[in-house]
Amino acid sequence: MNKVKRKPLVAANWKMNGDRALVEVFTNALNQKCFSGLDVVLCPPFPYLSLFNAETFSIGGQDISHLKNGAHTGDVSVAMLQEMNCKYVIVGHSERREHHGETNEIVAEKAHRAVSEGLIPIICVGESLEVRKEGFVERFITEQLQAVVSVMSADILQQCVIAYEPIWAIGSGETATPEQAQEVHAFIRGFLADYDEAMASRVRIIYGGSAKPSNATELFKQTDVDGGLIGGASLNTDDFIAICQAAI
Ligand SMILES: O=C[C@H](O)COP(=O)(O)O
Repeated sequence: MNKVKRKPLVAANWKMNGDRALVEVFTNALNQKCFSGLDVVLCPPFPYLSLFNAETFSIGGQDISHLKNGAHTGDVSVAMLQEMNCKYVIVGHSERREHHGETNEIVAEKAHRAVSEGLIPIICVGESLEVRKEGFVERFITEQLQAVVSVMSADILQQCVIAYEPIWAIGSGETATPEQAQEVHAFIRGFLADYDEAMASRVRIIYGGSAKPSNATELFKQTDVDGGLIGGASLNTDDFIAICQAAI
């Protein structure tokens, strides 16, 4: 099947890594590149957002509150990220779901708040090894996506990005094979198509989980893989730039 033209996107998720020096190294390295036909996004920890002088790429947050503002110690709002010139925000990363008890409903609310207030949410879904071994991948991801589609119209949803991140591949060195990734990406697009076909053909679905320069080309070649959400390999400029180039 021919690949439908969607603008690929590669996002760096630094997680709780990096420092001021790394911000400078990345700003200089990325601003020297021309990523024509590709969206490149850097999601550093919140304190570093204002330090980027991004010319050839965008910046994004790693999370937001599902609430607008108020007495919520430690939380960050959509408006605050916008003031820091963010264009994107990651929501529902499996580390947030696991370590901060974020439910499918909360993740859906975060995505809805982000997109309705003008940020592009990168909505993460993906199964554990246990769920995969039991043969429940599709059922698990359906529940995660169902919560999202139930709070958004197709028009709103098509502005979002979905990231498929099998938990067993995150930071483990064990990447999903291109076929495994394609199978789940196609399932996600099919699920969205049942809701609205035009929207499903436009939504970008990116892959995350031990993506690196050596496997990015094959992963990004897959019909329904529109780029990547990169963790470990996004902390090294050469690796990250090589991954970006593999998506063009
Ligand atoms: O958000 C990024 C993903 O969790 C992937 O992380 P990783 O590339 O270190 O496996």
